[in-house]
Amino acid sequence: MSFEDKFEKLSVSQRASDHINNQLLEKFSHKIKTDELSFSKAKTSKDKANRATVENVLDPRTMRFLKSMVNRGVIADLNGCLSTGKEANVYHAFAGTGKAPVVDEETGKYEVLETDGLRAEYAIKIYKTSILVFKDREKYVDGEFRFRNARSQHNPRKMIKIWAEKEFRNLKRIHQSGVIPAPKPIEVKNNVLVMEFLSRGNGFASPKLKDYPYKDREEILHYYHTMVAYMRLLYQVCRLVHADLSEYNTIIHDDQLYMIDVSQSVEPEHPMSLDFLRMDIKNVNFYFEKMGLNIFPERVIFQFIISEALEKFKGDYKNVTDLIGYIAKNLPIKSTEQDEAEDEIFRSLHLVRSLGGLEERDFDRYTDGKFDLLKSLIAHDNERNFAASEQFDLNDNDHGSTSESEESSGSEDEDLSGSEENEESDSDDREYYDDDEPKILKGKKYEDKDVKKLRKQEAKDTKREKRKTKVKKHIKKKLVKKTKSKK
Ligand SMILES: Nc1ncnc2c1ncn2[C@@H]1O[C@H](COP(=O)(O)OP(=O)(O)OP(=O)(O)O)[C@@H](O)[C@H]1O
Ligand SMILES: [Mg+2]
Repeated sequence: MSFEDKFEKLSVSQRASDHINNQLLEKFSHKIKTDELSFSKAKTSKDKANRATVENVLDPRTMRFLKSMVNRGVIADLNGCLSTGKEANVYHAFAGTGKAPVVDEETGKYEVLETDGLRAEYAIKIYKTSILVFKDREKYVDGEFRFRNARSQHNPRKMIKIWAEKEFRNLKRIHQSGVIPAPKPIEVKNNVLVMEFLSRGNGFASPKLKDYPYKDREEILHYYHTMVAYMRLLYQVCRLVHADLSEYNTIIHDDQLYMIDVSQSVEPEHPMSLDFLRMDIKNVNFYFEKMGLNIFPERVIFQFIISEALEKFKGDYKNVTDLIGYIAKNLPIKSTEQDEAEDEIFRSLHLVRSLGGLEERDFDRYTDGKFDLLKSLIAHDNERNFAASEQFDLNDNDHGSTSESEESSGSEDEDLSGSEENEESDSDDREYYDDDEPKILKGKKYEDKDVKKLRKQEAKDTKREKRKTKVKKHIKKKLVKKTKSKK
């Protein structure tokens, strides 16, 4: 297959003077509906025209960001499309010179330095600005401390910016950790992310694990073990869960497994991180089982990842070879029906990192599954990871939350932050928020009036603070009901 065939969308940059903006704008400008402007009776139609996209990616704004990168000498050009996906397109580009390119006065075109074969190559990921595709993205940003100021962001264009920045930061963290190979992030500007291009030569991208031609079974096994080790390193060292790990989002480059596509990756503190981790494990296992391997039980891998200390491990916790050696020697193969049954239970559990970390509006999105705890699995694991975020078992701790009569008290849409009226009615809801409060001793009714008043006020203030992060009772009840109905 020729280079042109491979990069079918746009021509290859041997014709160095074909500058990206000219190329792309010429090619697609007829598709950008600027003519709507002339009908503009209101601001909205003008906005619409400005936001018209080409292939949902190259809208005029995106073109401006690309142009600015060319002007600053970050990139020299945009050669062709490597991948058109649901959420982003990935293009190939050569690195710029670090300086503004010179414009040829005669032709008016940019002069791009001749490729000497050694110029750095970049992959440019451009996130699509179409709204629908990004609709469910919030849940990966919500609950992330790092994006706490952006969590109520509903503007899809801003959301995409956050998304690209999230990938950039995650990539940077992984790359800098030095424990898992990942493309070096170069720059991010709005929805455009520039990173190192993983090349197998002549502008071809190194293969995804899915397309990699394995030499033998040994090699498949090696990459399975590597993948399991990476999940642990990612969690323990980089403090991330990939959340979309698969044979599609890993690349074999220079005989090493690289991790890519980390925009959705979250920190372990994210309320859904353990669910995402379990999903990753399942996908990895599914692929390698399909490739003919005997796999490890999902719950065993899970425990291997989240346990800070590993029994019988002698080696460097940050060394992938040491971990692979341990995995090969110590993790048991899934073999019995009992193993499968236990994995099924494991899959059905809802892994709650911290209910307190979830807010009311998140619950509707997060509660399709059962709520339960993996107490037996994670009980004494990983003090560092779990100490800060308490674990609730709803069935045990949600005192007095099952009677129907109580459910009718309080509207479903009630705002948690509350008005004065809400605050006034707090005492009615006392039992909902009293779960963790020490019980007031009866003898206290004899205490000094002023002391009592003060104590009550303090308790009230404390509760008010607590309510800001606490889950409302009717939500908890919903969860309990769901759990029951699924049993
Ligand atoms: N740094 C890179 N070097 C080489 N190829 C890359 C690089 N980054 C991405 N690619 C290629 O582009 C493809 C898509 O990249 P990525 O997985 O990051 O995007 P995506 O958002 O998952 O797109 P999709 O919507 O298709 O899932 C990858 O499968 C890989 O083939
Ligand atoms: Mg991908």
